[in-house]
Formats: sequence, C-alpha cells, structure tokens
Amino acid sequence: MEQDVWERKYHLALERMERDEREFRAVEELLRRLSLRLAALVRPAGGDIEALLERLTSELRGTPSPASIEPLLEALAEAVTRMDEALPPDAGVDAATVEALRADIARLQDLLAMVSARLGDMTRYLAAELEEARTEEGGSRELDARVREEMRALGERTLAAGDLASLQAEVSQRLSLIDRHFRDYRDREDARLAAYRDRAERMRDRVEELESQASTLQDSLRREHELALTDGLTGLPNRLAYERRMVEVEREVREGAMACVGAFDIDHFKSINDTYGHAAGDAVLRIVGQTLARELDGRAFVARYGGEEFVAVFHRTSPADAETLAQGLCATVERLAFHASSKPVTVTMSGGITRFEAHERAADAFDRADRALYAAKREGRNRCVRL
Ligand SMILES: Nc1nc2c(ncn2[C@@H]2O[C@H](COP(=O)(O)OP(=O)(O)OP(=O)(O)O)[C@@H](O)[C@H]2O)c(=O)[nH]1
Repeated sequence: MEQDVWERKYHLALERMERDEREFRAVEELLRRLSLRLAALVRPAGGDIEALLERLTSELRGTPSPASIEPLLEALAEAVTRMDEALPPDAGVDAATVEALRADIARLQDLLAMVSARLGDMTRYLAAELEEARTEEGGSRELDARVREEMRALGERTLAAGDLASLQAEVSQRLSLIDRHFRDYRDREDARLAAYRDRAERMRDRVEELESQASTLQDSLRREHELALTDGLTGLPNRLAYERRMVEVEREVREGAMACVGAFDIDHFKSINDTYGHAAGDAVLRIVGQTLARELDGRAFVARYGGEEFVAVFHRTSPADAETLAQGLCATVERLAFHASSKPVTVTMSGGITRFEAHERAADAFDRADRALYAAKREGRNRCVRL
C-alpha cells in the first residue's frame, strides 16, 4: 500500500519533469523565432546566420548539451559581428539605414548573449535531470537485488528450519529486513523528490522571468522598429520605409505587376519658411503630408522622402490613372485653407509621375519621377508632369 503511494508520487514527479521540459522547449522555440526575425532584418547578409540557426534547431531537437550548443551560439554571435563590419556606409545605403541596421544588429547581439546564457542554464538543468533519472534507476535496481536476496535467504532457511517456532522467527526477521530496505529506499526517494521539486520551482521561476524578458524585448524591438520607419513630423512612413517597400515593389514589377512612382514637392517652400517662420513651414509639411496619405489611402503607399519632398508608389495603376490622381492631389493641396497671422496663404505642390519599368531598379524609376517633378517646376509649378 505504502509502495503504491510512493509509486504515484514518483509518476507525478516524472509527469511534472516532462511538462517542464516541454516548457523549456517552447521558450527555446520562441527565442529561435525572435533571432530569425532579427536575422531577416539584416538580409542579404543573414545567409550563414540562418544556416547556424538551422543547426541550432536540430541540436535542440536532440538531447542538447552545453558542449554542442555553446559553440553554435558563439559562431552565431561572430556571424552577427561580421555582418556589422560588412555594412559599409557608402554602399548606396543612406546613413540613416545603416544606423538603423546597426541598432538592430546590436540588439541581436544582446539577445544572443541572453539566449546563450539561458540555454546554458537549461541544458545544465536537463543534464542534471538525466543524472537524477540514472541515480533513481540505480536505486530501484539495488532495492530489487536486496529484496531478491532476502527472499532467496528466506527460502533456504525455510527448508533448513527444524520447527515451526524457528521458521516463524526466520520469516518475521526476513520480512522486517525487507520492510527496512523499502523504508530506506522510500526515504531516499522522498528526499530526492523534495530536492527535485525545489529545483523545478526555481527553474520555473527562471523560465517565467526569461519569457517576460523575451516578450519585453520583442515589444521594444517592435516599437523601435516602427519609430525607425516613421517620419516624426508628419507621421508618414519615412525614406527608409519607402526603400524597404520598394524592394518588394521591384520584385512585383519584375513578375509583371504594374506600378507607378510619383515624386511631389511643395512649391516655394523656402519662402513659406522665410515669410511665416519654420513652425508654420512644419505645419504646412504636416498637413500636406497627411492630405496625400488620406487622399491616396488604399491606392498608393505614401512616404516623406525628405525635406519638403514626398513620394508615392501607385500599385496596379496605369501611368495615365496615376497622373490623373496626382493632378487631383495638386488641386486638393491648392484648396487647403492655410492661415498665417490670420491671413489666408495658398500653398501649391508640383508632381512628377513615371511608370516603374520591369527591367529597371527602383532608384532609376525614382530618378525619372524626380526629373518629371523638376519639369513641372520649370513649366510653372502647381502641376503634374508624366515622363
Ligand atoms: N520648416 C521646415 N523646413 C524644411 C524642412 N526640411 C527642409 N526644409 C526647408 O525646405 C526648403 C526647401 O527649399 P528649396 O529646396 O530651395 O525649394 P523651394 O523653396 O521649395 O523651391 P521649389 O522647390 O523650387 O519650388 C529649405 O529652406 C529647407 O530648409 C522641415 O522639416 N521643416
């Protein structure tokens, strides 16, 4: 009966251990996904990082040990550092892009250091559990051998016993020895279970702490990423966001989709600043930017390219339709009611439209849209030209 109770305890402990291990695996998976996403941010240099993560995953699927995992994590950290060094400031990528990528890489490095430390903890824990299971198995084998020995001795004495009284004494002595062996074994196992429970509690706390750290890190990365892609003054996507979007559009156009690029610039903006002040200029930029985003919502991706220049990418739109939309935008901006020192101020905008051709790079299409924009400026502003 007592043995049944002990066995139930033992199975409960085993189930708990398996559940813990599943939790650790879930955390490892979460961290792996996080690292993969970060590696994806620094493409195209992320190739060897993905291969290393692949190897790390297959290690984790087996029986992980610090000896097999630590070198992989070190190689991963090294690859990330190489990626940082491989980021030249003059590779056609603007300084803000390089800065943002460097910040991502630094965060990835921090994350790897954290993952490395935590995986070390976990694998050490699993190794200790394995050792524990081995010891436990040894203990039960020992008990088994002792019980067998007592039973064998009892059998021999039974045959040798001359009278009933000495037989009874022999049986009772052997039974109490067996009982003591069980008791010793149970006490040792109870102590081991208590120690195990303690360690499991501590590990659970550490796993919870790790999960919360990982999710805080993920949130702050997401927030910082959004900030890195947003123009602070207008709230529109910034040039970096535009360049990232253009990587996708370039691929779509190569696959046969139609797209147009529009460059827009507020006319005589310098004189708005000079006449009404920089704050008024900022307000004009904000309102014009938001007007473009609102008017083109669902039809084009709009970003602030820099200074007083905006860019729009029209998806699945013919050049003629994009030009009509752009002319409508110029007319809408002209109708905006600006006031400075209680006097109405008319603001106009010029635009240049071009088709994004399948054989060209995004930068070529933008340059042509920009040339169209300057043609519109030369032709008298407040208009749109298509090249
Ligand atoms: N207020 C404000 N001004 C800015 C900002 N960014 C750039 N500018 C100003 O925008 C002005 C751009 O002037 P120019 O490039 O000479 O062009 P423009 O006066 O608009 O003339 P055209 O483009 O030829 O019609 C410069 O005076 C910049 O200082 C900004 O964020 N806020």
